[in-house]
Amino acid sequence: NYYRKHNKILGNEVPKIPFLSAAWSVITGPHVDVLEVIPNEYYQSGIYKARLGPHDYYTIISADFARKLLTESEDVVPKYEFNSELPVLKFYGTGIVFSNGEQWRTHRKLSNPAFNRALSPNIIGDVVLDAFRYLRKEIHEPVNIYELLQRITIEVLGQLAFGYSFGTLKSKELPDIVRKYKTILNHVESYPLYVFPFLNKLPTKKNRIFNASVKDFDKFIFEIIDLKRIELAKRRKLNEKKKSNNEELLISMLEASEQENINIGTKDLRDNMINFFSAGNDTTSMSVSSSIYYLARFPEMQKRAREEVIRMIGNEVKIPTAEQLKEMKYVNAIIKESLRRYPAPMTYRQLQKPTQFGEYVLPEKSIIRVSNYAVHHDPKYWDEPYKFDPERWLTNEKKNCQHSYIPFSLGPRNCVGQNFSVMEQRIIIVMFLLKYEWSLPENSIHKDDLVLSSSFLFRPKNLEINIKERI
Ligand code: HEM
Repeated sequence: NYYRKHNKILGNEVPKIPFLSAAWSVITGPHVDVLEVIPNEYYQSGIYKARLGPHDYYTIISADFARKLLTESEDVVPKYEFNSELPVLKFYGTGIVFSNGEQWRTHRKLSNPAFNRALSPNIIGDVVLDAFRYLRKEIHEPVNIYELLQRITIEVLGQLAFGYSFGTLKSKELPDIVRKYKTILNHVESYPLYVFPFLNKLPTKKNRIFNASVKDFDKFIFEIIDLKRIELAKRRKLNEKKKSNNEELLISMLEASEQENINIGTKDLRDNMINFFSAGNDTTSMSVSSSIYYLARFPEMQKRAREEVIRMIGNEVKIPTAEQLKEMKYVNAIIKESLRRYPAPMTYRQLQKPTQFGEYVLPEKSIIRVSNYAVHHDPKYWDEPYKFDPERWLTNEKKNCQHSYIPFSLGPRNCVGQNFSVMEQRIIIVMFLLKYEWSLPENSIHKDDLVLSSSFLFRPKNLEINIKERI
């Protein structure tokens, strides 16, 4: 009782994961293990507590609790503010993803118009056509599909964010700036740096390479921002109107700042461009990889999806229209199911007041993680939750799927890029279905299910696919 009072625990005590299990999950790969192994025993309570590194974390795994938390005002449950020494904050800065309060509201206000316009599928479709040309050289052996999709999503984001072509689909050798970007992300995801923040200050080789790469990436982004400011000023001089639906995010943000009379600094623009770039790249690559994987593993699904596409747009490779994409019910069900199986794993918040979740009252300042993955596999809402089953999106199930489906989160801090990402996924899959047939290699490690590499985001482990052209 003394402990409970002292720690301001009200209501029942949240079930705690034994220290050794939590420690083991951290050592063997934080998210994959915690998510896949532990939650099943904890669905009764809907929430569990574990010590991961220096802090206790409450992890929400029930759809009802997740909904309650995420739809609260952003000031009551702001993002958890990580230690500013962490590489993730050094790279992301105080852009839309990690900021709170007024600063976040300004970022969101300037980003919304850029993301809410009706996007034209052509930018994405043209990049997919480039990928087909690139693949022609590589297709004689199994293709690492996640690596290919990263090339595609980087290229799409470069064009969408600031009208820049990185050239990732020109040759196997990655451009220098993309290699630096990957070095940065690897470092950002290094788990020991979160558990022992002092490691970030040591003059190690890895820290030095990280700092130098961030510096180079910043230089690259700052130059683009300067160019775009000049481009917009020229446009103003010539009294040119907005450039249709293909306006770049950077220009849209600059325009929105003029309209809203908000002076957005170059550092804020840099942070947001990096935030869009990082938030939209690996997430979308993972989701499409998962769709392509399941279509390889279940040829009857691939056949049915292809038949739907050919019925809607004919049997030749072309860029689908936005209207056609919306009508493709089976393809869309595959994408929804992929996002259910492999969403962005976690979102982090910190309570600004004691908050009740069912029989538990969590004290102010509690750090909370919402496990989107666990919510998406709650047996209360999902029949055979670990089965990849697009059919569940086509039949009227008694259970309310939508209620426990949060791949893009919910509430004020939901994903600003969700419409864009879904369109990108649809275009890539539809064009792949027209152009190729694919299958899993005989000896694939993914024969029984997708094997993930241990990381902060879900990623497939060396996912190779046999691809052959059909057109
Ligand atoms: C399959 C693809 C994607 C998934 C699963 C996904 C998922 C999410 C989730 C769960 C959040 C909430 C994070 C949190 O609360 O901590 C989020 C936020 C965000 N996402 Fe996405 N995302 C995807 C694609 C994209 C794309 C393509 C972009 C931009 C180009 C993007 C930009 C953002 C931004 C800027 C935020 C922060 C919003 C805010 O805090 O106001 N995302 N995303």
